Amino acid sequence: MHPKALLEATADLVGLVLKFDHPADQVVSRFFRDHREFGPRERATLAETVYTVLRKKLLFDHLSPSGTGSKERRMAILGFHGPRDFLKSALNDVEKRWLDNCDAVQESDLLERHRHNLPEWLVAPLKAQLGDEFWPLVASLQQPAPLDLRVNMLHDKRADVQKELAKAALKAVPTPFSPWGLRIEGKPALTKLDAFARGAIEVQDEGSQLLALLLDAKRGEMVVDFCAGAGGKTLAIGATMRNTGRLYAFDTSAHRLDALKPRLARSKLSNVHPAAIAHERDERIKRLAGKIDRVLVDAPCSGLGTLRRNPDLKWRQSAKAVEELTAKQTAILQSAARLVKSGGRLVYATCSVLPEENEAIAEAFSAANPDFVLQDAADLLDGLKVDAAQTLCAGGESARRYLRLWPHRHATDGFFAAVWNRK
Ligand SMILES: C[S@@+](CC[C@H](N)C(=O)[O-])C[C@H]1O[C@@H](n2cnc3c(N)ncnc32)[C@H](O)[C@@H]1O
Repeated sequence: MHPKALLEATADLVGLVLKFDHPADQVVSRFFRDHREFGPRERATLAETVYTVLRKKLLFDHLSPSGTGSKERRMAILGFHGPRDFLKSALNDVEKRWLDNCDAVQESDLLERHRHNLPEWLVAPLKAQLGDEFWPLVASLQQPAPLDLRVNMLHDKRADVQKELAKAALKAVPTPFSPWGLRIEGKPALTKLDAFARGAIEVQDEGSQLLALLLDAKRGEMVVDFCAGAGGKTLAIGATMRNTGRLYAFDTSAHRLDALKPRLARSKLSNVHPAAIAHERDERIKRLAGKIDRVLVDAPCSGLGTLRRNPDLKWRQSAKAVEELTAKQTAILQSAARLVKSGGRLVYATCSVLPEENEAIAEAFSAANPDFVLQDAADLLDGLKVDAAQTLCAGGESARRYLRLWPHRHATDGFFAAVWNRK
């Protein structure tokens, strides 16, 4: 495709995404569905440019007013993913000079907000938690996330799948913490692989795998994945149960549970029972009260731990929206806890990095429910033979209390988990 046409299309897509009406990944997928003319390389340019614009929006907002042409074109030029020569062949002389001036701007000349590219309401809680590590986090959020796979240990071994992928010219290395994970270089198409078709692999961030591992569901147990969504964790839990017992996958979104069905079919799990619930106090939940061995609450959250994958979230979320979510998280955790039988386990998890969605919810729950005893997540992970478990955890007197994953420390998304046993 001619560079000029590609840049114009990229500017159109940037304009659509920056309306923030819908999640960026949905806008990009829809654009590709509506424009079948783009090949894989052009699609990569379009998508990566959009994501760079979202990652560096404050910097580009600062640089773009000195340029010419529409705002979305200027943003697309600044974030353009591809060789400079190719880009320049799409620009007029004024634009070329402007781009050279922008390229010459030194990092040290920029205000802090143009370097971190985060909304102020998010900067304060991150700095309070991380201190000097705030800037390494910022650097990690400017990079795309690695592609992690979870091997379905029900029928396959990680080392065998690793060899199988190598035969398909895919370099995969075992993830450092999850016993089920493989990390892949690049973003290859996986759906054509036999390993994918027969359910031996699923795309899942290593951190997400660790949440399912923490539940430690066993053969023959009754287990509930309370906010199962499209079932990423459900599938991992079903495999740890060796396809025995009963695993309920609840969610208020029937649409999301529908996305679980083909994945379930590939996985060959028959112990999973998806069910849409009206709300967290649904009749179905009442009937199961006190009967369940293990309950995972992977709560709806701000998703701010996934900014490497979803950089639009920092512009689509707000302090007010987070506050509303915390009320929901508290209510869901309290209702889900009723399911846990005496001696059973409860895990509360989010993919947020904000203490108000994490430690604050867990501590309020502990205070209100003395029959639930907090466990040190690091001890549980040690018991599950996870390497360097202590480095994955924080909080409590021992600093081992909660699972607390960060992109810059662990190369995973930002995740939190608290674990209780019911007396
Ligand atoms: C973080 S997502 C779950 C992701 C999923 N566990 C996975 O691993 O792919 C949170 C889910 O909670 C669901 N949800 C929201 N409110 C709920 C409620 N009151 N009860 C149960 N699920 C709820 C949402 O529909 C969403 O699918």
